[in-house]
Amino acid sequence: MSATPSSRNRPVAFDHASVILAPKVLLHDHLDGGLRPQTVLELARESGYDELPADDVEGLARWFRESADSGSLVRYLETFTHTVAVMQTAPALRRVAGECAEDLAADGVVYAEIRFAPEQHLTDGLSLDEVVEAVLEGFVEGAEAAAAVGKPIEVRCLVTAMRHAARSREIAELAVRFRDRGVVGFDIAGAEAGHPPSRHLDAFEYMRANNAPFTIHAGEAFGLPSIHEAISFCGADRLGHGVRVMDDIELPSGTGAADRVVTGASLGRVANYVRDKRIPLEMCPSSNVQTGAVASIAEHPFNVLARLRFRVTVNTDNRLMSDTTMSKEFGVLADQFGYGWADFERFTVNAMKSAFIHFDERLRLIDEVIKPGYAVLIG
Ligand SMILES: O=c1[nH]cnc2c1ncn2[C@H]1C[C@H](O)[C@@H](CO)O1
Ligand SMILES: [Zn+2]
Repeated sequence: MSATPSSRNRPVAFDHASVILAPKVLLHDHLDGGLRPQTVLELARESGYDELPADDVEGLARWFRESADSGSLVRYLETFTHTVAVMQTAPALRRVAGECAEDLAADGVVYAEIRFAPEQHLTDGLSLDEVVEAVLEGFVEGAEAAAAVGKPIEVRCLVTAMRHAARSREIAELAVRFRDRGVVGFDIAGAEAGHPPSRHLDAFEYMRANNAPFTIHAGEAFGLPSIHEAISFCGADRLGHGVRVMDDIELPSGTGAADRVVTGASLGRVANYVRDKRIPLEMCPSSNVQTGAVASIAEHPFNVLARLRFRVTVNTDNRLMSDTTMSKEFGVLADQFGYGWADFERFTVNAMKSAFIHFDERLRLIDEVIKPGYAVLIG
């Protein structure tokens, strides 16, 4: 499909061959969910971990993809046992982080915030600080390697606390301790049902007291109350997924998930608050289908929320488990909802505006990288 001349307001046709060239901003991607299958195998061999479910690249890649396809967040999360198991030493963490930066840059990602839970990487004796230091070193090395082949990327880190555990305050302190060295925020993740974010209030209070931003996985496996708590009690700056904000939106009968114009929607208080406050939604289409948060891409609320002008962003969540990339996620959305480059520029600017780096740095990337990049595609 070739691009047709168009004003900036009319989407110019997306084409799969050019998507790699589109500048992308990734806010929601887990370090331990994005390893190369080959690296999992090699690190397992080096460390003597013998519980991998397959011993060749294709078999292992398929196992992750199929096991994560369970329709249950809890079962989806079980697959991380294997990736976390091989990320217990500083060299392993550095390697995984470096490859992450290189893989994202090769896919056209120009800015990424990569998250992981340091508390899960202590079994071989590393301290929390050593874990974070190794990952940050890896990001620097990977970004340098990417720049050397003409694919510059800026990578920052979010540190995650696991919501079923009791270390969130300590992890928030870790985030603040490393904030001028590459960590730009804090997150909580893990099984949602039975683990409300309000159990971690002291961590969020600590972040707020230190003027440090955070995001919360909310409204993925569990419904609206989780989103309400995350924004109203905890003060989340962004929502991880947030798809269930749809539970607070009534659409006129006959409105379809793929409609280009959505009129007559009635928003409840939570949905209005999220939209009024421009709270960014870190949406991860493929992951949401795998965990059962939505039934299919066709029924994903991304499009309705985008048409209603929520601040939607496109993300990968776990590239290994979903066998995905940012380019693939763009492709899936374009095929399903008919988006053009102007739409993807908007989602990318949404993401860049929502990043946890400082305002002047965000603006620079928007003006010097994102807009010129899309101008080439839009013509
Ligand atoms: O989509 C997710 N929802 C909740 N937790 C998640 C998701 N993807 C990954 N995690 C968990 C598993 C990882 O071990 C942890 C830190 O990256 O975060
Ligand atoms: Zn996630």
